[in-house]
Amino acid sequence: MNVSLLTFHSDLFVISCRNLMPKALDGQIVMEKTPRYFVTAEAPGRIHAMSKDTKLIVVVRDPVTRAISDYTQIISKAPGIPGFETLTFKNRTTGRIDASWSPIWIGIYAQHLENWLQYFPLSQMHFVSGERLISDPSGELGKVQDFLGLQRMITDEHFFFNETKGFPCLKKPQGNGKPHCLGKTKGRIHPNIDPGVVEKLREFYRPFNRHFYQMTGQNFGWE
Ligand SMILES: Nc1ncnc2c1ncn2[C@@H]1O[C@H](COP(=O)(O)OS(=O)(=O)O)[C@@H](OP(=O)(O)O)[C@H]1O
Repeated sequence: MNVSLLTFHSDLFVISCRNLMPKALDGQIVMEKTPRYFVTAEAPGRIHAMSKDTKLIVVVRDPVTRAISDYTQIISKAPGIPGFETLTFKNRTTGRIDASWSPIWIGIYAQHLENWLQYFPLSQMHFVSGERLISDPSGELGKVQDFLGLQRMITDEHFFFNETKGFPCLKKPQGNGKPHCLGKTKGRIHPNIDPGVVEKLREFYRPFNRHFYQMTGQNFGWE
């Protein structure tokens, strides 16, 4: 693709994104959620071109569990694809991991973060632990509210734990109305994966995770 075409597409992206965003009144914050942005090479530059003051929130979880969760979603849409254990390796005999397979590549967070740091300072980024979002949702959301400069309104009393689903649910304000729990497609049962393969993946991710902890100054405890 030539450079002018790329620039033209970028400009179009910025214009159409701006037009899609609702107008905000003073004191309001507009949010947009697209999980894929974190791993899309063009996203940081384009978002920066749209607004260099954008605050970025990234939810990250153990990349091994993330890869298995991703695979669970893929087979739910494409049953019959090879097993997780097969797709994980370029060569299973030598144990060479296929780092280009999307469920694995996405979990190399340090690499994706490098792209964002070319455009945004770390102070404009906030990382939410996916694990703590389940075990301590109000604590995790407390930090999100601080990061966004909001008064802490969401607290412990807004959540209850749904044992069947294994996730917290959000109570409606003023205690009326049905609580909001995660939908049917969340919390799918993951297939059992060969523990040897899980261990190989843990080894694969360890250096990337450590680098990610250093870059963010946060230890997510995935080792
Ligand atoms: N609020 C909250 N807290 C903790 N974990 C959550 C939350 N929302 C979604 N999830 C989990 O994220 C996994 C990805 O879900 P989805 O693929 O449906 O989400 S998305 O399409 O990427 O937005 C999927 O993981 P698994 O359940 O392990 O498959 C979701 O359950």
